[in-house]
Amino acid sequence: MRIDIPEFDQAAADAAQHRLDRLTKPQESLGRLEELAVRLAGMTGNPRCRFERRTVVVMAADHGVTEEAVSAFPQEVTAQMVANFAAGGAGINVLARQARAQVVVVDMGVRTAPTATGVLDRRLGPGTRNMTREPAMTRAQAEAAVATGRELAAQLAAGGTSIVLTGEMGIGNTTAASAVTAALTGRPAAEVTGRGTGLDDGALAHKIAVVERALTLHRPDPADPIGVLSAVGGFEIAGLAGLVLGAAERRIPVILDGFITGSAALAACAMAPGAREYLIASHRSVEPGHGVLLGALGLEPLLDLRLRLGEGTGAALALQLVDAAVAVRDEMAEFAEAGVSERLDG
Ligand SMILES: Cc1cc2ncn([C@H]3O[C@H](COP(=O)(O)O)[C@@H](O)[C@H]3O)c2cc1C
Ligand SMILES: O=C(O)c1cccnc1
Repeated sequence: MRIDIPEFDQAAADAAQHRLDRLTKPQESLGRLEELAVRLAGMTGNPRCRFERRTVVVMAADHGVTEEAVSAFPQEVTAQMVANFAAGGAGINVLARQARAQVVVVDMGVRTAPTATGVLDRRLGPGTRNMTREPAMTRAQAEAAVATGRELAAQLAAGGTSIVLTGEMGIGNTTAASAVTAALTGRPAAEVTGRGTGLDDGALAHKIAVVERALTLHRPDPADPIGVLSAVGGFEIAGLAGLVLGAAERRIPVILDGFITGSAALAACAMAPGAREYLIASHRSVEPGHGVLLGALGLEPLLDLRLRLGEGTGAALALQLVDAAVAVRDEMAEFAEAGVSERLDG
């Protein structure tokens, strides 16, 4: 698999910084909002980049590891929430509307195929296998999921999407994300496994043991991200890894959501390290593995709202900060045009 990620455009980033420095404010006084405007310029290669068409991709799939009692909710919630997304009633629908983003729901392998209209069918199977007994998926399925995500990025780009937001739905997927994160960062399961939908202390200890068992069985090689995804990943996680790669290949910024989409980005960057330049970390999830993987990726989250929902909700909130960064860059007056005196020692 050949993946060519274009280099960050430093000249465009410098041009954006130069403009920000002429605006009526002390230099860098808008802090990380300015850094965001500068990074977006370097990603897109355009110091005046704009994001008219924004798409939240919510990939959904089921997980065989739910047999091990790792979630506070039953597996059928995945399919039920897909119907809720299609009807417009989920948290991501509300927050995407607020941020003027469209929601694209993709069935990557929900156990029972969704019947709602508008759900894209990219099914790789009726959910993954139980990773504590066998690989979650075949290598061919992992490769197909990544290819599906890359193709979807190409289709979205052709349709005019200029910024991509990642979202997911899949009961049990924090277990898969923990296993992927442990495998790729080398951190112990206990450090990267959390309560997901709300496990109590006893259930959390059991979930950590489940992740440890899967890692002991497969011994996934961190140098082989497709191998990691096939052993302990999920169809939506592998698909999102591909989506990240496909967007980065086209200089399209990607706003990551929480822990699960973060684990997908970690896998994507293990395949193509240059993809990291195109990532925006929206928030830091309550899941302990999220901070670990953001650290490994060298990304600092914009928000810390104690979110632990997923679906792309944190990404949709951060899109409003992207809009703020772009508006400041474009709409603030410069010192000269506003007749404001400049710094004394300048
Ligand atoms: C009603 C409901 C809506 C959700 N939306 C996202 N998730 C989140 O919770 C799941 C992961 O947690 P775990 O690994 O503990 O199952 C994923 O589906 C994630 O998207 C939800 C979970 C529930 C119950
Ligand atoms: O960090 C997340 O995205 C998350 C955490 C818990 C449950 N679902 C998603």
